[in-house]
Amino acid sequence: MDSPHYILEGTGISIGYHKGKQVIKVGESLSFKLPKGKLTCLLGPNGVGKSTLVKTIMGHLPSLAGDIIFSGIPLHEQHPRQLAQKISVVLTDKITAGNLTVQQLVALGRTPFTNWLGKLAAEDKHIITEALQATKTYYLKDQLISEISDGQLQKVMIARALAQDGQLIILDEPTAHLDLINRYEIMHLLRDITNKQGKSILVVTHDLEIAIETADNLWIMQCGVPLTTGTPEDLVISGRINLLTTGSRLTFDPALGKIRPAALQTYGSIHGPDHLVQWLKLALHKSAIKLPQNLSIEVVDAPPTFRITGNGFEETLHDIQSVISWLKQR
Ligand SMILES: Nc1ncnc2c1ncn2[C@@H]1O[C@H](COP(=O)(O)OP(=O)(O)OP(=O)(O)O)[C@@H](O)[C@H]1O
Repeated sequence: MDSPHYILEGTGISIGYHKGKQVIKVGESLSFKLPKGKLTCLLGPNGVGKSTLVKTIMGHLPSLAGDIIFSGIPLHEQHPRQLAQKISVVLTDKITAGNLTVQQLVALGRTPFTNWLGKLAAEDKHIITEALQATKTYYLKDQLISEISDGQLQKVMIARALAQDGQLIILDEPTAHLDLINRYEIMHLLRDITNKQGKSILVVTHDLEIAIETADNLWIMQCGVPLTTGTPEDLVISGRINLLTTGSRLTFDPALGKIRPAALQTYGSIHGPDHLVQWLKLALHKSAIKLPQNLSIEVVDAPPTFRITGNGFEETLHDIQSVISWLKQR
């Protein structure tokens, strides 16, 4: 039966590949529910199986065990053409359609709906224009794909997915080759699409900080254990977000909303406004300076002032560079 809350559900799913008679299992006992009309980000270390899970969810790979239910019906019972109408996919593979214009590429999103001649009806043309407008790529419509930037291409690929008008849009690392500003833009665009058009979106990404800022839900995938899921805020508050930094020298700082070196926690004798203290700790850590136990630093703001005190001495400095130099010379 179709769930009112979830577009996709899986219980006890095993994923992997068949290579001749050999079965290569990548993950097992995976259970998940993808909420309708929400933006969900799938995160996890390299090679853990995110793309494999996504290919399985798209119906491109059969699951090794367990049924994935899409819109109330097991995936394997749905015809590929039916699935192509309901699930839009944006992959990062370089496309070989450089001689198409932006508008022609977006029009390919309508392929599952057009007749065998591929003729676009007025309704199709309207949907294509809307998709170009929603992704702010309408001004590029007559430009060749080979003549636009990677960031623009990614937006055009999202426009194509929108033109396909599926209920679910899946993107595998859509921001992988983009600069910071474009990575933010793409994720905020996806946020907008869920808000304004009610689409359900699943994005594979390594951008934890942007995912926390934009997603409704996170799925955290780790080797050999079930998926950890929840809102970014609950995962941060409960500390479960640190599952992503297990085994590394990093930790997630909930106050800053950022990944930081775990070693910063050893600078317990620095006090003052959080933002200044954090930057000072980071600078000390990078210069490999450990604070002697008899020394403490009091930081005050406006203007930044660093008061270093120890056994009977006091030094007042006004920038982090001076603090570093002073500590190095001691
Ligand atoms: N076609 C394939 N046949 C056999 N094994 C594969 C195939 N594709 C991927 N794998 C293996 O499956 C495992 C998971 O790969 P996958 O690409 O799903 O990881 P990922 O989490 O998406 O990684 P990344 O973050 O690096 O993109 C890896 O060990 C990989 O070598």
